[in-house]
Amino acid sequence: MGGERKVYSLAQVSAHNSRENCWLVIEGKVFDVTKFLEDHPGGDEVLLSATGKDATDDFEDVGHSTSARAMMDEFYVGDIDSSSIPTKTKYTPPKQPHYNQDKTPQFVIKLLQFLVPLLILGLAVGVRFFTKSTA
Ligand code: HEM
Repeated sequence: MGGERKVYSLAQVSAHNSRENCWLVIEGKVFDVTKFLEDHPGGDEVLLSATGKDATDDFEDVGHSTSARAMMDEFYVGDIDSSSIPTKTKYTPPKQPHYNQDKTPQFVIKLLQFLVPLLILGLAVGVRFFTKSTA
């Protein structure tokens, strides 16, 4: 408590990954939660499994209460050297198959679907009219 702010690398923080010595990285800060392991409502296992990495997402995913966040000050020991955290691998969406912007073929098909039955109907009426008139 009251000590000066230290900046740790992820490698340094990662060394504290045991029940006897458990440090976490959350939102750019380093927390020594060793004494909190037994009291953590979520259990000690989750905290131990969140060591050695940026645990911000894990922490946020739980949706910790504001009182949980207020407790964090107690365990704050320093800041993380952000350059020591490997950047997240960005998700690159797979290339989409070429989407046919040109709607012409579809339009022609639609037109034919409309015209062909009309044509057949017209032909049938025509034939009937023709055969009737000659009979
Ligand atoms: C200094 C860091 C942390 C503090 C002070 C803390 C504190 C707390 C507190 C007070 C709760 C009770 C529920 C609430 O008030 O939100 C809780 C629940 C929980 N925490 Fe943490 N936590 C910390 C880090 C983490 C991390 C890194 C993880 C995940 C890897 C985690 C996982 C959980 C889980 C799973 C619960 C149980 C939620 C439930 O059953 O509803 N916590 N924590």
